[in-house]
Parts: sequence; C-alpha cells; structure tokens
Amino acid sequence: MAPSFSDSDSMFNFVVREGNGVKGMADLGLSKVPQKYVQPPEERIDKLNATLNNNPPIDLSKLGGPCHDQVVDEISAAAETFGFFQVVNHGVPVELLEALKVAAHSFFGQPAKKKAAYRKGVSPSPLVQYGTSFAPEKEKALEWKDYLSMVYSNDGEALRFWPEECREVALEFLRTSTKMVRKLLEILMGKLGVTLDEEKIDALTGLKMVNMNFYPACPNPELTVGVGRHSDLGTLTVLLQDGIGGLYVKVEENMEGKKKGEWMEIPPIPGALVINIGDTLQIVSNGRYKSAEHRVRTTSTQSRVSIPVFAIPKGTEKIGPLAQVVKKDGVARYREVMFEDYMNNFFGNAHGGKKSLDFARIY
Ligand SMILES: O=C(O)CCC(=O)C(=O)O
Ligand SMILES: [Fe+2]
Repeated sequence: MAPSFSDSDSMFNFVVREGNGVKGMADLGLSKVPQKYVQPPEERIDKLNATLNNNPPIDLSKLGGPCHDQVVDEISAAAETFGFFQVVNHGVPVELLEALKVAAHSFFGQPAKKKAAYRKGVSPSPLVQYGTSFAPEKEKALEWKDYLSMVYSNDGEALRFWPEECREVALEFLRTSTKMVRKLLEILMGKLGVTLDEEKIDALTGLKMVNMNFYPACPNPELTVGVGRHSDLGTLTVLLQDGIGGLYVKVEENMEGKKKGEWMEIPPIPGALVINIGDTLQIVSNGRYKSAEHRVRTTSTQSRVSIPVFAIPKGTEKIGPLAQVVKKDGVARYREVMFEDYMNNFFGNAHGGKKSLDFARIY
C-alpha cells in the first residue's frame, strides 16, 4: 500500500503523536521520504566524504597484566583526541550482545499499538519511553529513528516495568557494562590525578539508562539522517551497534593523518563495544577529555539497531571542572551547573553538534 498522507500534519500525527513511528510509516511502503525528513544539504551524510577509522579495538583483558600501562595510555589518548574508542574483552558476554540485537528487533517488530503504549504521557511508568526522532516538535527535519528508553532505578522495577520483549537482556547489559564503565572511569580519573571513590562514581554515573534505537531501511539515505550531529550528555556511553554500520565521529583537532572537521566511519567489529566520552566528562576534566560529536547514516537495504547504555549524573548533582584539574590548568573553562538544568537544555533543543556544551562554557 502506498502511503496517502494528505499533508505534512497528518504524516506528523501518524508518526509522532499516534506513535506509529518512522517504522510504521516505512512499513506502508515508501518510494521517497516525506519532505519533513529531508535534511538541509549541510547535514546530509556523504558516504564517500568520510574516512574509515580502523584503529584496532582496545583489549581490556590486558589491564592488570604486563601491558597495563600501555592500555591505560591508549584509553586516555583516545579520550583526549577522538572522544571515542572501541573495546573488546570488555566483560559483557558476546552471546548477550547477540541476544540484545534480537530483543531490539523483537520489540520494534511488534504492532504499533503495543509500542505506542509507552509513548510519553501515556507510558505506565516514567522509567520507560518510546518515541521517534529526538525532539520532533522542535526539529526542522526529523530523524529517521524510533527509540525505546529504559531508565534504571532498581532491578525489581526494571523487571516489572521495562517491556518484556527486552527487559532481561537490557538489565544484564546494564549490569555488565556498568562494571566496565567503572574501570574506564578509574583509569581516566587516575590520569587526571584524581582518585575515584564511591562518592565520585555516584556523582558521575548515578543515573543509568539503556536505549534501543531502530533505524528502518530508508529509501533516501543520501537525504536523511538516522541521528543528527550531537554529543552524548552524560559521562560515558557504551554502545552496541549491529553489523550494518553508519556511525560517524567527527575529528576535533588536526592530527597525524586526520583533519579537523573530517568525519570518520566507525566500522562494526564483531564482539566489540563503542565507548563515547560525553559532555559531562568534558566538563569535569576541564576540557581535557573530548565528548565525541557523532551522527548516524541510514541504509536503504536493511533496518539497523543500536543499543547504548548511558551513564549520567543524577539531576540533583552539581557538575563542574574538578578542583584538582582547575588548579593545574590555572583556569576553569566551564562553570558549575545543576545537572538537571544541563539535561533540560540538552533535551529541550534539536541536535546541533556540540553546542550543548555552550550551556556550561565560560568564554
Ligand atoms: O546508532 C548509533 O550508532 C548511535 C546512536 C547514538 O548516538 C545515541 O543514541 O546517542
Ligand atoms: Fe549519541
């Protein structure tokens, strides 16, 4: 059946307000995306205009062994330059990664009605939200993506309220990746001369959330984006992408073999996870660690899924550059902000690269 939206309002209502999602629309059979999905030329993703990031993944099982210091240096060097790296032997079982992708397809493969039950405002729990694009009411062009977001409060509530198609694997992903996040933070803080204690861990990662992103096959990958340019708002993101590819990270600074502003494709590596530095860690480290600006391209042949775990501060937490680092740097590059305010600003605006950091930047 060919879709027959009489105007862009009825398309918006169908996809966004009624919760059919971009998948519901794509399933109708489209030969061309609606105008509302066409990105301005400067935001479109030209596959041929990107380089491939073929840095080998960092092997976390070498921590604690004879190559410990070298691995620590690789992690901090990646955090200081790209704001991203891939890891293997990360402690998240490889079978779980497979099960997560299956669970994501099974959640999004359900009839729209079942997913729409978790829409903002009607979801039976504030911990769970299903939606589409990022800030659809604010965006000039929509993102070709549906998502499910699951906030962690405790195991009991997760198993009770998260959707049954994915709750067990999502919880296990959160549990196992949290251990790695702790290890990575310990290393990154250690490099700043700061010891990570329970209080600091809680301040930086007190709120955890698992998302599932679904990017339906798209008839016009050259005109659309799956996710627009953004950095993640929290401390660290652990991202599982499937084998389809389409994740791009922007080069922050000129460096050997890489030019500032150039986009690198992050290839899927079987069994690996992608680690992103988020805005919070850039602020806390007074700019030493870079949050990674990234975006996602759509594909015309297959639906892609990705599953990030976000480790972020609680809303009541005050976030600012660490005193030890400011002392060393002689200047604070960011002001202290209530994380809730930072979050409201982040989610209250359409994606726009790293402009989210301006909220805390001192000029
Ligand atoms: O799908 C991806 O690879 C990345 C998704 C992403 O950037 C996000 O959910 O914040
Ligand atoms: Fe992201």
